[in-house]
Amino acid sequence: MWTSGLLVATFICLLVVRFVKLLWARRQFPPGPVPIPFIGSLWRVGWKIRQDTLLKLAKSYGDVFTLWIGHFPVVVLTGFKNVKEGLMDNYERLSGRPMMPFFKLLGNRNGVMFANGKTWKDQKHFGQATIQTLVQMQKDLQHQINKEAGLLVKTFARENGQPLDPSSALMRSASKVICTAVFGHNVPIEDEALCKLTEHISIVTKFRGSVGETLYNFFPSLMQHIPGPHKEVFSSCEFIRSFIKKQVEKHKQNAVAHHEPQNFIDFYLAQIHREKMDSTTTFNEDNLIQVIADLFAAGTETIAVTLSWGLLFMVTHPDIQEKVQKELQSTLDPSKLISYDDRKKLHYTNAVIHEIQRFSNIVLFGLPRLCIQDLNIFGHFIPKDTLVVADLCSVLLDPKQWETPEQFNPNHFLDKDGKYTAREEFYTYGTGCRACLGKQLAQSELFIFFACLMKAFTFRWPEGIKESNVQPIMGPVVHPSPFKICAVPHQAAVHRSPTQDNSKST
Ligand code: HEM
Repeated sequence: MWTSGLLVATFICLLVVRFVKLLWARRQFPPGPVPIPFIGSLWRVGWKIRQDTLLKLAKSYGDVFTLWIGHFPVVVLTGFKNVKEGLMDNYERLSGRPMMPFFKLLGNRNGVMFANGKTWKDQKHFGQATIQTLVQMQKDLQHQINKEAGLLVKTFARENGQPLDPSSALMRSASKVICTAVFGHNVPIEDEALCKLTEHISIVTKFRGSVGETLYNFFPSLMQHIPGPHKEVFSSCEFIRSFIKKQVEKHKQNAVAHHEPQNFIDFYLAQIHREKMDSTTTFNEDNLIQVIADLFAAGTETIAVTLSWGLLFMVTHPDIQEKVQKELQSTLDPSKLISYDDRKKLHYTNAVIHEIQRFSNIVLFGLPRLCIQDLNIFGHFIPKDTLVVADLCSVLLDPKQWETPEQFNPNHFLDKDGKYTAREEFYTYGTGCRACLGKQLAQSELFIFFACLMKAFTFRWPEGIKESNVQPIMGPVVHPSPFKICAVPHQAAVHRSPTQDNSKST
């Protein structure tokens, strides 16, 4: 009895000491909810994250505030001005990624997304330049996107205007585009292998942001020994890496001396060769495999989910859908494939695609950053190794920047003459040196896929459904909850799908 009383008293004393320590530590950070030992700010945030969770907290604590995960502080930046000042003025200092155990498992400190220091810098610089080259110079890539769009049109057309769930067909098309960029268009990937690959990518991305991930980050050694969904993630990571490794081996075997690089692996193998005498090089096969895994992880679901939201918004805004279709009909030459350059003539369609991205807000809080040096920001001292989160959602919905932030309104991207106008606040791809590596590829994919679908179909709700309450499903990529729509074919366009077109556009 006496011993248990002593234990309880000791526990309470420890809690009090911990609480006082937390109170002391939080003085230097921007304000925020009082952290409680072990649970941090969870009592205020709750388990369920919503799109406006951080925005609501900003109303109570100011645009820059601190949340605590256990006893780790996380500084949150909200609103265009603060995110811009934070990430752009401190470009270098906020260039780190926190090496949480789950990120270590995903990236093994290699590649781009979950790497730091020289490895990240080299791989990011090379990856970005190579993707840009492939998009700009490899006309084939645009041709392949068109070909995938044509296959997608055929898949939807087979349903003959009956209700369909577009999500898996969109995932498949998006992953085929990454396959083409990375492996080349002449490497046939069997449908079954591709389906497995996209399944495993989904398993990994869905685990991110889950309670399982938090538990894994707090107790990585323990979690290695207990069953649960994290075990499935381990085997999915293995599958993805070994799938890519096999493709790299094939490229090495087929490498013909002096042939011009045609795809990402070719470019990368050539870089390994160029730097083989440099003892500090980070170009090696481990990094190659991880960069490719990052491209698949970051470049498949983001595209498919944006297009899903796009179709939904067209169904809910038939007037906007009609305007897009009219513009496509009156501007495009039906004998030519759609190219990314056509966006310069298709002002309204381009504005609609940007508005789909702004309004769907699929990457709510971006990926967390780590201060790699002490930082003085907004009158606060933030020590090295502090986590910083930029709430991209608060930028894309910032009432100080957008005329009607809570409405789907393509005019946000049109000037008074109806011409497309770029907006600085369009932070859907993040900003600063950790901003999206695949922006250019993403923009061309979204443009070509969306324009091809709009040219071929009118999307509407199935018979009897007037209005559907499609709720967002939170996660690292925000999905719409499963839905069905009808793709009603415009006969001529479907029969002349881009796969049958021989005239390559530039
Ligand atoms: C609609 C499509 C996409 C959206 C909205 C998007 C958005 C983002 C965002 C918000 C970040 C984090 C930026 C930060 O930390 O501040 C990011 C990072 C990244 N994205 Fe994308 N992305 C898209 C498509 C793609 C595609 C197609 C690829 C590859 C081909 C790609 C590759 C990457 C990579 C590798 C990173 C990590 C960059 C780094 O850590 O330095 N993304 N993306």
